[in-house]
Amino acid sequence: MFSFVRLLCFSFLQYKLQTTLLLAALLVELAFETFMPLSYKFIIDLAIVPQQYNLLLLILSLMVSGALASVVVGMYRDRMFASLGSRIVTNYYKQLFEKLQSLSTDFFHRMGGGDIVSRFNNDLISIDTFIKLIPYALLSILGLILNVAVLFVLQWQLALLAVIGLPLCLIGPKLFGQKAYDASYQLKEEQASIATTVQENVSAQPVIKAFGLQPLMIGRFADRMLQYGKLSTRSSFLNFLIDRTTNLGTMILNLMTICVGSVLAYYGILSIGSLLAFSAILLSLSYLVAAITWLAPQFIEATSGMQRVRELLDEQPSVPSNEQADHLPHFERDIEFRNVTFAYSPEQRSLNGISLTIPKGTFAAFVGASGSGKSTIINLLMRFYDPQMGSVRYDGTDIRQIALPSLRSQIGIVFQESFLFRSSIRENIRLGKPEASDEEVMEAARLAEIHDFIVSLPDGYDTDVGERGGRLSGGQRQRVAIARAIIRGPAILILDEATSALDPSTEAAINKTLQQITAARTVISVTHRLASAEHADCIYVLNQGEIAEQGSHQELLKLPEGRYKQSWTKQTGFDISEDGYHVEVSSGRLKLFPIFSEMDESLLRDISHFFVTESYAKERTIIHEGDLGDKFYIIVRGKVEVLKKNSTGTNDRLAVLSDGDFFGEVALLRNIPRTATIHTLTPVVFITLQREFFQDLMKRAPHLTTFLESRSK
Ligand SMILES: Nc1ncnc2c1ncn2[C@@H]1O[C@H](COP(=O)(O)OP(=O)(O)OP(=O)(O)O)[C@@H](O)[C@H]1O
Repeated sequence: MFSFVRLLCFSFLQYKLQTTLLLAALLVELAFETFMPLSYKFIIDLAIVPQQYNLLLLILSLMVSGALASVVVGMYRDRMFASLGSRIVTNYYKQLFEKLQSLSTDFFHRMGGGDIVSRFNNDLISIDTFIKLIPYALLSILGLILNVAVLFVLQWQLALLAVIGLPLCLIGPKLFGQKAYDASYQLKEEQASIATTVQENVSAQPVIKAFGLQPLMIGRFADRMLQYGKLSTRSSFLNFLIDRTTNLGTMILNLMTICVGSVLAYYGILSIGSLLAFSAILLSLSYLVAAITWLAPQFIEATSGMQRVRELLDEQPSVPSNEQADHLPHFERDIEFRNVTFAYSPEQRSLNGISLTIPKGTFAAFVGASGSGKSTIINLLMRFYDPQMGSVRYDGTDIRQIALPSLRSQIGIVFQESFLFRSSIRENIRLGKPEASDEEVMEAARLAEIHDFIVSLPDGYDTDVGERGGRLSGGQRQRVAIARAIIRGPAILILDEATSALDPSTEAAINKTLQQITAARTVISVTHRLASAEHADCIYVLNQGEIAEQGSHQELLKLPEGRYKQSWTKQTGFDISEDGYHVEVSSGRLKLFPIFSEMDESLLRDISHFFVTESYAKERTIIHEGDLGDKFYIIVRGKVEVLKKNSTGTNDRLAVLSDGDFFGEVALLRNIPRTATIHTLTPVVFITLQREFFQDLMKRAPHLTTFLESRSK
């Protein structure tokens, strides 16, 4: 609590002149408010009892002028404080936002989005609310001190009694203050966590709907609300208790002093004017104490809010920006990973002793199974993270030694899901180079082959892209993202699964655009689709964080039993029509699937005719665990996750399957429930084979049916 007060003082002292004027204005108001109850003594004892009419007039006119002065000064103080208070609060908002921009990627993985937002929404707002109440808090505390001093001047014995009784009013805050603070902090933590849950729930709506998880989610939220209700009740009740016990103390104090004061007045020890003034001051004291107890919960909330704001402000980026360091000169030679080892968490290494060199002007591609470390390579190239061992070097310089902005300014990146901000197409492209002219924006759009589409829109480049670019198709969003990357004129272009989430025809079109753009640039591409890496100068095949193979497409195909060769074989052999809605599979390719491996050429050719092409958007559930299965699936392109329900009723991810993988072969043989759920992660094209067709064809080879039956058991 003291640190909150110290921080507030520090914030106000940044504006010394305004703070001094503010305090002066408060003193004027305070002087008048203290004089008002005291005036009874002068009016009665000095003017009314001795019949001094002129003095009475003087006191009354002094009171009226004092009131006028106090009102004028009060209004001036209100105006000044409104501006000062809002400046201090906006400073906190700015500091917090700037801090967020400086923090590294791991922080955002660690801290939920809802928690961060709630530090702006709840915590800063409680600080803002309290700051607006500071003048009242100061008037109340200083008024309390001044009034007690005046009581001593009036009648010290009675004042002593009042002061001895005053701690009665403080029993409540003393007993319950810390508990109320703790409860308020816990409540805020819970509010933040609820905000995270709601945010996650909104983003996960497609999954929730697809899996019918609404009742589960509602049930869980109800449990959370039960917990929230308990915390909220405890926090409110503790604050009420502070209020209630303080009022009780004030009442007892008033009663005591009125009783004793009346007896003193009866015996002539205290004048009538002093008794009246004493009572009036005590009354005003009780108002002040009530005001302080009303302010206490707001203070407690703001203190715990400030604690959470400070936690965020004290966060240190794990990847310091190092802006004072030397700037990276224009990229000239090569990028090198020198014996790089990296882990997101101590339990598991994501990259292990990687060493490689990518010369300027070449196209390097990283391929490998899901989880092999492809995206981690990009995270280190962009310096989103620093390696635990080894170094990433541009032109021989360790990128930890150079100013981070000078590194990123030389890189353009296109992500798998490119985030567009809710503004115009022009502004979204211009984010790549904020100082770019309209001409440059159009030139980038032309290169990304989206200019013609943009100008065909009624609002052209001023068209609002909608939330997260939702008013554009996936392909259009990706082209805007490409324009945003190339407007920077980047020395290095990074493509992170840039076309994987698109349907086949859009993917093919964008790949063509990319080929034109990337000619004569240094391009680093991460992809699970080998066809996108075929033209790379060097392909790095990653396996469990290590480079398993490297070389050109042709060189890698020559490696007997090589991983690349196997993956290439897995992903090829499908003939996809231009529009992506029809796929043909060769008998040779079918033979590579275990279930078809024993079949002869003519049977396979016939089977291949019964395959049907099915396309699904991303975030769709294709198969529900427990449903009866009657189809065999081959993934021609795209990614799915295989999920299995655990004991708590939620799904665990067992695997991610992609191009060339298959599932459900047992459904060709028997009518049994599916053992897992299949959910698409990107748009997916499958070819599927129905059991009834398969079994019809198998009548031609009954010996194989027996063989397959025995193998599937
Ligand atoms: N933020 C993170 N925190 C902890 N572990 C992570 C994080 N990101 C990735 N990993 C782990 O690091 C390993 C490599 O992940 P990475 O994302 O680089 O793989 P990938 O080859 O790009 O996979 P995919 O093709 O599925 O994107 C995986 O085991 C993954 O679980």
